[in-house]
Amino acid sequence: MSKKVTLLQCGSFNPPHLMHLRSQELAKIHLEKLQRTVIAGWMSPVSDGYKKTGLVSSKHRIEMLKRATRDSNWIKVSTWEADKPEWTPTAEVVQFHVEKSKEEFDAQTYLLLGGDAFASFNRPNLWTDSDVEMIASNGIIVIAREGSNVENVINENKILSQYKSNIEVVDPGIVNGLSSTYIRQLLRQKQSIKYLVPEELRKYLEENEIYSSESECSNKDTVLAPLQIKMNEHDDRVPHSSGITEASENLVGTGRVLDEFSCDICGMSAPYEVYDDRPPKRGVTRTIRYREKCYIMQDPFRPPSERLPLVVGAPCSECDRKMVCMECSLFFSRRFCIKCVRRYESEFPHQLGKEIKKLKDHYEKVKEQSKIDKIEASRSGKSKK
Ligand SMILES: Nc1ncnc2c1ncn2[C@@H]1O[C@H](COP(=O)(O)OP(=O)(O)OP(=O)(O)O)[C@@H](O)[C@H]1O
Ligand SMILES: NC(=O)c1ccc[n+]([C@@H]2O[C@H](COP(=O)(O)O)[C@@H](O)[C@H]2O)c1
Repeated sequence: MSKKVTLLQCGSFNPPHLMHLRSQELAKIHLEKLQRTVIAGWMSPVSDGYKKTGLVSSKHRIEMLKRATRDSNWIKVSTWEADKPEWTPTAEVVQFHVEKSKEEFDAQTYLLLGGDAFASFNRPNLWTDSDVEMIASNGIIVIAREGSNVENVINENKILSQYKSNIEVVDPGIVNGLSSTYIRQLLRQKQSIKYLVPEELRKYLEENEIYSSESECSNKDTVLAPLQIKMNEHDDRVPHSSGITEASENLVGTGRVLDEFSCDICGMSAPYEVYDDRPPKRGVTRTIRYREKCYIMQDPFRPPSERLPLVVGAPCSECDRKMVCMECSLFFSRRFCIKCVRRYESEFPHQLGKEIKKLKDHYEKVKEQSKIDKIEASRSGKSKK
């Protein structure tokens, strides 16, 4: 007996186009060859709370999807996600549909993705490991798309590699570059979109001027919702737990110097008391827990009775630099030294522009100073001779 399955396609659908629908069809054909019966293919438009630049209201996106899917008896619009004002992580959307699918059809649910969305699993700060694990453990079906290599994405991701047998890959067999961005562009330029979207949707778009230069600027200065969560974590000095582990209890509070911190980039050095994600056991600060393990000393500028913990630096989470000071690094969900920030600059949200510029200015000064130091050292070497 063939196993029953449902498909869940999440996205902006801003607007929907023929490759969204064709992806559902391709996935169904592929799974049927594997002896599965596809009961339903849900298209779930993201909530307005996603805050993607150019996203028009969910009211329009739901209506467009309804018109686009009208002639299918198995592709359906699911508004569970879009009906909420705030963005819902995809893993929760999957969970909801997994349960619905089990209850209504006793079927398994696959998340249906284009190659670009699948590649986004490897983009820093966009997905949590536990969400990727939850999604991959249920099942994923990927439609290969221009510009992304599914095999590489899997090999570069530990979790996806672990669940490789749950990932189905479909080659669409054609050059596959159709996107909502392209359709919006044509609409703004008042050009024809005939044969790129279902006819009923084309008429709706003609009758209603949903896309314009203004709509393209919506959410322009807002951070994408999944990254906002990471931005809030950016305040890495906020206490968020009480409770100190036994190991750190033994280490802290004595005021003794554990070792010397020396920044691998600018050379700034300072003694540190503990290397931990909790400060030494001192008064109210004992409840603070940092979001990373860092090098902590007592603030030397306060009287001994009120000395607060001062973080002098931490390791870079991306490269092998074990000690980078606060001025030579940036914390954005995890710590990046200036060299890694420069390497992955395009991956950071533009709202961090000011902080990144400050970091780069500081680095320029460091480089300048190191040149001066070298010249001075060679001069004093020569004068000694
Ligand atoms: N041409 C395509 N082939 C295969 N999958 C696609 C294609 N276009 C979109 N998808 C997939 O459909 C889902 C929803 O995508 P989305 O609504 O963002 O469309 P998009 O065309 O990629 O939009 P945009 O151009 O605005 O980024 C994603 O998983 C995406 O990868
Ligand atoms: N961490 C997450 O759950 C996460 C991150 C980024 C995008 N998404 C989802 O992927 C889809 C992608 O849409 P776009 O390609 O239009 O940005 C949306 O449904 C969005 O909710 C989920």
